[in-house]
Amino acid sequence: RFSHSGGRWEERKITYRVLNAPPELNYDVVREAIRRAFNVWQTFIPRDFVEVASGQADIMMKFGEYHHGDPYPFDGPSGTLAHAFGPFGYGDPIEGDVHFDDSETFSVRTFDDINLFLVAAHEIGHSLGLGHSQDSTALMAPFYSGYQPNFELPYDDILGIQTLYG
Ligand SMILES: O=C1CC=C(NS(=O)(=O)c2ccc(-c3ccccc3)cc2)CC1=O
Ligand SMILES: [Ca+2]
Ligand SMILES: [Zn+2]
Ligand SMILES: [Zn+2]
Repeated sequence: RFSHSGGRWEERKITYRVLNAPPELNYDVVREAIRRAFNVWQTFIPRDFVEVASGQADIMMKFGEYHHGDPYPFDGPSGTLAHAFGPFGYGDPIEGDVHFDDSETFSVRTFDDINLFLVAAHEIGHSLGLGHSQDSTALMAPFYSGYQPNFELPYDDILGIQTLYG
């Protein structure tokens, strides 16, 4: 019971760049979690996600708090964890970009903090053009459902991404 927000990436190769890391995580650990989040989607669509270390990428990913350079300031600890911009097609450079709220404590391992991999995978879904799903078990559900080990992309999300890019 997926939804689409409008637009999709037409190019086969989609570049992304991790601009920074939060204080609590090592930059390479962040890159690794984000790489895994892209792989979740890449398995099911004819697109290649390529990381670039400099210059302008299709999907720019950064950590910021409160006002961080767009008209959507973050809200401090809890509340919104992150947001992403869909591929609307206007050619606006912010399309596809993902911002994480630096006021949150992200983790890549423990179960208590916010799992960076899972939030990144959800936001990348938006960057690719998916909206929220009514299926509460879907990755694209509107609410963070906590980390589960050896994550598998739920069926509703596979259907959603394949109807958009299949
Ligand atoms: O569309 C929106 C606008 C509001 C959001 N709220 S959030 O940052 O607290 C958030 C909520 C749920 C998730 C999530 C949902 C399912 C699996 C993993 C993460 C991620 C971020 C995040 C979001 O993606
Ligand atoms: Ca917040
Ligand atoms: Zn932002
Ligand atoms: Zn969302």
